[in-house]
Amino acid sequence: MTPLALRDFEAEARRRLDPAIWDYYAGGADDEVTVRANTSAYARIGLVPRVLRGAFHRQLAVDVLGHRLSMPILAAPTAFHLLAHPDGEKGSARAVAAAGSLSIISMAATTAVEEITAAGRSANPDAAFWFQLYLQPDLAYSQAVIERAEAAGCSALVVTVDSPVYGNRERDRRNGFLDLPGLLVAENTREPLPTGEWGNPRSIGFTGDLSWDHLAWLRTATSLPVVLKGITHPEDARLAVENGVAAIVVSNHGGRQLDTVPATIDLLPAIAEAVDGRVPVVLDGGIRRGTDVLKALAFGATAVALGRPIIWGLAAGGEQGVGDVLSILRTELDRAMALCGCSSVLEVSRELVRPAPEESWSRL
Ligand SMILES: Cc1cc2nc3c(=O)[nH]c(=O)nc-3n(C[C@H](O)[C@H](O)[C@H](O)COP(=O)(O)O)c2cc1C
Ligand SMILES: CC(C)CC(=O)C(=O)O
Repeated sequence: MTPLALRDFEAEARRRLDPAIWDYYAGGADDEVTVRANTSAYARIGLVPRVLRGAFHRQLAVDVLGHRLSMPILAAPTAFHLLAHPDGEKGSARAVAAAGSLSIISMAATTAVEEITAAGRSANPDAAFWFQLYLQPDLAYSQAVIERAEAAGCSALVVTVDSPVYGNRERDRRNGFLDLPGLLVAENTREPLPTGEWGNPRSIGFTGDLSWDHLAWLRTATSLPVVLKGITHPEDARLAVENGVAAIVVSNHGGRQLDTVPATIDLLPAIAEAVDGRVPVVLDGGIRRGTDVLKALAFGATAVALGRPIIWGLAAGGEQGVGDVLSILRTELDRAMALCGCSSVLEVSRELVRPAPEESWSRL
């Protein structure tokens, strides 16, 4: 059966993958309340279209930190693509680049960052990449990883701030899936050698005392723009802007870190208000339909990022599958814009969405 929607890729991925690997990709923390909330929240938000606006041609392109993207849809960083398909990170990077979009490369990728950026650029010489970092307690080692990402051509550093410790993933604990199976390694966590080569991989650590002071250290460690991923509180969004970050990613890590964090789409309006257009706001979590993208833009996101759907595409059909996922979502967004009377993503505004979910904030 030809897949028509992102959920069709999910079903196919589930059929193809080993159940423990499937559980690692699909699962979340504790009772997975947040995993479910991220997607179900979109059903509560209604679209109230405008008509008679003659939106015959639609412009989906957006600018994010100096990159012109063909659509407001990025690839979020996700670990271990070689567990999903032999095309791995190179396949997903090629597909995302060919779609004119941007990949955020996971520090826990199973392919070396240099190979990923080269693969993406073979599909599109203008392709852009950001590198996601879990700051390591050993700052000298973090510095080496950052320099490696810079040399590989990544144009921003995306620091994941929602993970001072690892979330409680009970599916993985039950399945005994606590480490990378087989011969796979997280290629970008190898030890720097005096020869300039990369030695044995280190296991990824988390910085339990992660704080704004580390952001100050990062400024000394890199000249790349710093993006914070994992902002959910409007006060942290405000602090992030005041501390000079280039962009933020509103994310609850796809429900994999702290359970019962509200759906990101419900958190977005207050954060967009706090940021007030000063830096781009990317939202991830639960994006499965073009209408989801439209709702995120309407509530103030500059763009959205996809986590699991990229993995579903990869598992179901390798590079081609990722390309199909992106193309379907793009077509859905374009259709939703036409039906809402929007000629450009810049015209997608708050008047199109009801009810506004601020109510969930008034109880905080
Ligand atoms: C299998 C998997 C691996 C992930 N690996 C990382 C990672 O290495 N670094 C990171 O910052 N976020 C990681 N994330 C979180 C994603 O970047 C993103 O926040 C989340 O998947 C978005 O939700 P969605 O899957 O509903 O689209 C991972 C998510 C999944 C599902
Ligand atoms: C290797 C892990 C730290 C990757 C991750 O962020 C996740 O599984 O959510």
